[in-house]
Amino acid sequence: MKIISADLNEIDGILDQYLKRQGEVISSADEVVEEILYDVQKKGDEALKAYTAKFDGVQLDCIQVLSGEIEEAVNFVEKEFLEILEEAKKNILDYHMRQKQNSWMTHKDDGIILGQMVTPIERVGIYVPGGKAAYPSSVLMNAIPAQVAGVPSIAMVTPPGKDGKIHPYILAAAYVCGITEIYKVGGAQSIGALAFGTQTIPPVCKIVGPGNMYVARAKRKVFGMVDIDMIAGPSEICIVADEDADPRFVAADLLSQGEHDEEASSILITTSVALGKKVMEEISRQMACLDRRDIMKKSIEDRGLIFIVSDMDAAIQLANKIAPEHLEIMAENPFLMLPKIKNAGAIFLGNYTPEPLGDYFAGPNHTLPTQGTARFSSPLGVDDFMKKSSIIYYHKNALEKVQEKVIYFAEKEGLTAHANSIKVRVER
Ligand SMILES: NC(=O)c1ccc[n+]([C@@H]2O[C@H](COP(=O)([O-])OP(=O)(O)OC[C@H]3O[C@@H](n4cnc5c(N)ncnc54)[C@H](O)[C@@H]3O)[C@@H](O)[C@H]2O)c1
Ligand SMILES: N[C@H](CO)Cc1c[nH]c[nH+]1
Ligand SMILES: [Zn+2]
Repeated sequence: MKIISADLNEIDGILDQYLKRQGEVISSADEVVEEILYDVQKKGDEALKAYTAKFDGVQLDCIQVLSGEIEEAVNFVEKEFLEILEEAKKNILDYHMRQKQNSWMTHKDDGIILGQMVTPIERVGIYVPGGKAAYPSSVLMNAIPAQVAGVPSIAMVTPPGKDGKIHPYILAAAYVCGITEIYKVGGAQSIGALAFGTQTIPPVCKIVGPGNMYVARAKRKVFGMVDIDMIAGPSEICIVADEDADPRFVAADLLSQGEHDEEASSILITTSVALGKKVMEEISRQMACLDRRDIMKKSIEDRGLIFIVSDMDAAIQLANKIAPEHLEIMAENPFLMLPKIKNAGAIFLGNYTPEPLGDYFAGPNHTLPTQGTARFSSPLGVDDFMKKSSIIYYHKNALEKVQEKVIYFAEKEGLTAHANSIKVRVER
């Protein structure tokens, strides 16, 4: 982890260098992913089984999860966990219900009705990561907004373990959400299967959900044939903290995202050199007691940064340049800073709102834009599962009133057939 005294005029160079490194890692997966997608499109299930054997170390007979397997998982998991899943589901449902947009129609003038019809996407695929860790929380975060939108057909994919089974906590989360169409396949091969369809897996219209660089690259490549939500890559956290922030809290939260992936990034922006130093000590102390030390160590070493800035305004300006997936504000009055924040996937305010609260329980979605894409994209939400159609109705009298202007407009574009479609209706 490096401490950098940041002059905002010189910071672009440092950030560019830092972001370029992420870009290089991602593009190295391209060739592999292209080959996988090509094979899946050509060979279907046979390719899925071959890649699952290669990458997940298991030879599958049946790709689809059977209902008995879901039952077995639900009986296996602790009753308390099922209850917590239910409570988290309720919070996520409450939050996402507020996002739902309705169809509308309006009588504009005499004989004119305009509107917008909102329709759920017919079939979506949900990717649930399962390589280095199992993510039952990602089942809730992907499935619930789709269900609020009213998507009638949802297929879930996730890589199997070496025993050929899906992690029971993932199946339990699927059970709590009522997801029953589940396939034991992950990585780029699962994205190919959802996009092209195979003998077992019917194709979908849209693929959502986070995953590693192979998943992210594959989603980018099938985009256009199907829609995708976003490229949600390795996790990121950026903490803006003043000199009064508790270094234990700051270190703990930086580590919380560092444990996801070697490629995860953890950044502190502070006005206090003393805090920066204490956070570094705390990171070493806390990491020694945590499980996924190897992953955290690498991500913190390679992508851990502490920026020292002149004041809190400069801190926010820098955070806006980074456009992090998660932004925590540990400062005296975080709400006063909120209007200055322009780019962040999710914003956590105050000392008692740690990022993991949002990962599991608070209600907002944890699938968020990464790698600076919060400059132009939003968290996964109900809108991602809906599309809109415009509605237009003109009575004959209303058409007659505007016919000359529309005919004139069409003729200016040189499109006489367009003009004609109006003329034939108003000519007597
Ligand atoms: N942004 C979010 O909302 C969010 C949420 C949860 C997890 N995440 C991120 O998702 C990612 C999960 O990654 P993961 O690896 O644990 O699980 P994953 O399920 O995304 O990927 C595992 C799969 O990757 C494929 N794979 C592994 N090595 C490969 C190789 N050398 N070549 C080709 N394919 C290969 C295999 O098919 C394997 O099944 C992490 O980066 C984590 O930070 C993000
Ligand atoms: N922090 C991740 C998104 O970057 C989501 C997650 C799931 N489980 C734990 N965390
Ligand atoms: Zn997390």
